[in-house]
Amino acid sequence: MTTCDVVVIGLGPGGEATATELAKAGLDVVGVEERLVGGECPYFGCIPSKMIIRAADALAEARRVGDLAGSAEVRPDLGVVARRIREEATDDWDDQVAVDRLVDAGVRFVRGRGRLTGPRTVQVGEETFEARRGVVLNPGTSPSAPPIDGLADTPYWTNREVLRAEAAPASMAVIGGGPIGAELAQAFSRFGTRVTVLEIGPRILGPEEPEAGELLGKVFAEEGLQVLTEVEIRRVSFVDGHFSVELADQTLEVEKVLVAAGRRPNLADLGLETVGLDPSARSIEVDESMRAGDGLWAIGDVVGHGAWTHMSMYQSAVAVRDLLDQDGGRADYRAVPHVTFTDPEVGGVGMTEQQARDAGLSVRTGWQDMSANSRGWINRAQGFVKLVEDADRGVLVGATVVGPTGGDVLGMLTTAVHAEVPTATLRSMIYAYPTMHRAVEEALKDLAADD
Ligand SMILES: Cc1cc2nc3c(=O)[nH]c(=O)nc-3n(C[C@H](O)[C@H](O)[C@H](O)COP(=O)(O)OP(=O)(O)OC[C@H]3O[C@@H](n4cnc5c(N)ncnc54)[C@H](O)[C@@H]3O)c2cc1C
Ligand SMILES: NC(=O)c1ccc[n+]([C@@H]2O[C@H](COP(=O)([O-])OP(=O)(O)OC[C@H]3O[C@@H](n4cnc5c(N)ncnc54)[C@H](O)[C@@H]3O)[C@@H](O)[C@H]2O)c1
Repeated sequence: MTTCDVVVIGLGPGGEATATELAKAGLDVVGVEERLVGGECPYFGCIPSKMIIRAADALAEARRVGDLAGSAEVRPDLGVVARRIREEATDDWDDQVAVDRLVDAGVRFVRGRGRLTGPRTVQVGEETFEARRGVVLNPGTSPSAPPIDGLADTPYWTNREVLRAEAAPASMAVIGGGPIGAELAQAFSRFGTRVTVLEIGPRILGPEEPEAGELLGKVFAEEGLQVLTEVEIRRVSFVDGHFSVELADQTLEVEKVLVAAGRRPNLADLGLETVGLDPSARSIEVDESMRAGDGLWAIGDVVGHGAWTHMSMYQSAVAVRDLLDQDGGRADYRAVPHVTFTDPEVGGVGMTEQQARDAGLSVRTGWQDMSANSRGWINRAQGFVKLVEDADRGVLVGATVVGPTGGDVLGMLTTAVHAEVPTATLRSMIYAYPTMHRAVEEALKDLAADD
């Protein structure tokens, strides 16, 4: 038995930050990771996907030259960005740099699968660690495939394979129109892949404001992607190097199938039952200090407050403060921002209109079309700003920005929701001309039109 102050199981973005910060604060920390230090985001998620999107946006921008500035010839080659991902971003999916950074910060690093064997004890292979203060869980999620007949027997792609692709396939069916499916569908289409998005729900990006998914579906169609909603996929098979995807009314023949239909929390083999928790649950319940029990904290995707890197990092900071007995606030989820990096970007914060109504608030909404904003018109932008106000308190409780820089325009609205800035104050501000964020000023005027 080896003793220490804290064991961190799973070194995704939040776990890596937790181990580093606690070690820097002088605690004896053991960090356990079975795959790659840094988790999904740097190797199979945010970073490589956004690099492909950046490259795909460059192609789309070059194709706009004909409309705006003359002519340009574009010959897409995914190999260029694939090389950049391999060499510059992931070091060929090798985490030695991240391990060194962790060790330099004072963390004892252990490669292997960590498993709770009781309160404050963790087993990794033959070694058992006893943590005086406790254990932090950050195991994250893995891609999961829906139970579609035949699918499991095919060599389908998930995010882990598609982000290592060296060339764009000629055709691809994308199962799932959530953030992963939508972002990669558009990016690969811009690289020349004939893409069909198969979404079981009524529209893509279902949890966003309905207008966002509807507009994105229209933009995808204009760009030549096929988006099929409310689909029933009956069977998937793979014969002679090609996939057949059987729907109720047609069969698609494609070179690749990308499954982006949701994630499975990595909770099954974590020994949760040894500390009184349910290993078959979808998430680990935590309090506002990220405590899941006595001497046990959980952070990241598995706590079910949104699967985003910034949430994992935010929750890490909350847990670290608690572990170090520092003041500084508890987790507050009123103003959680998120951005889907399609073109146009879809940024949202706080509640949607429906969520605000369901919460019993007295709701007013404000709207502005991006095409009616000067910068939006100049750029031929599609998109909108939608504001959701708690009219009784005169503050925003939610906002959505769809537009070329939707994720960045969202910043000021995140501040407004988080700090509960009165909408009257927001209306009294000066908004630089001509910027996309001036659409916020117009949406605020629309909000007040009911006064
Ligand atoms: C394609 C894609 C694109 C994305 N894009 C974005 C984006 O643009 N912005 C954004 O905010 N988020 C994005 N995300 C989500 C983001 O990657 C995750 O929210 C983020 O990685 C945080 O996850 P996490 O901290 O819970 O753990 P993870 O990153 O999932 O890491 C958990 C780690 O724990 C390890 N582990 C699990 N069990 C054990 C065990 N028992 N013992 C030892 N180690 C274990 C795993 O090997 C893994 O390395 C994207 C995700 C995907 C898949
Ligand atoms: N830009 C970002 O911040 C970003 C990007 C990618 C992923 N992520 C995170 O990763 C998480 C996982 O992403 P995801 O897109 O895999 O999952 P998701 O759960 O968000 O979306 C899955 C989609 O697949 C659909 N679906 C499920 N079963 C289906 C079936 N049988 N046939 C057709 N469609 C089906 C769902 O209706 C849903 O629209 C996201 O929720 C998000 O938090 C974030």
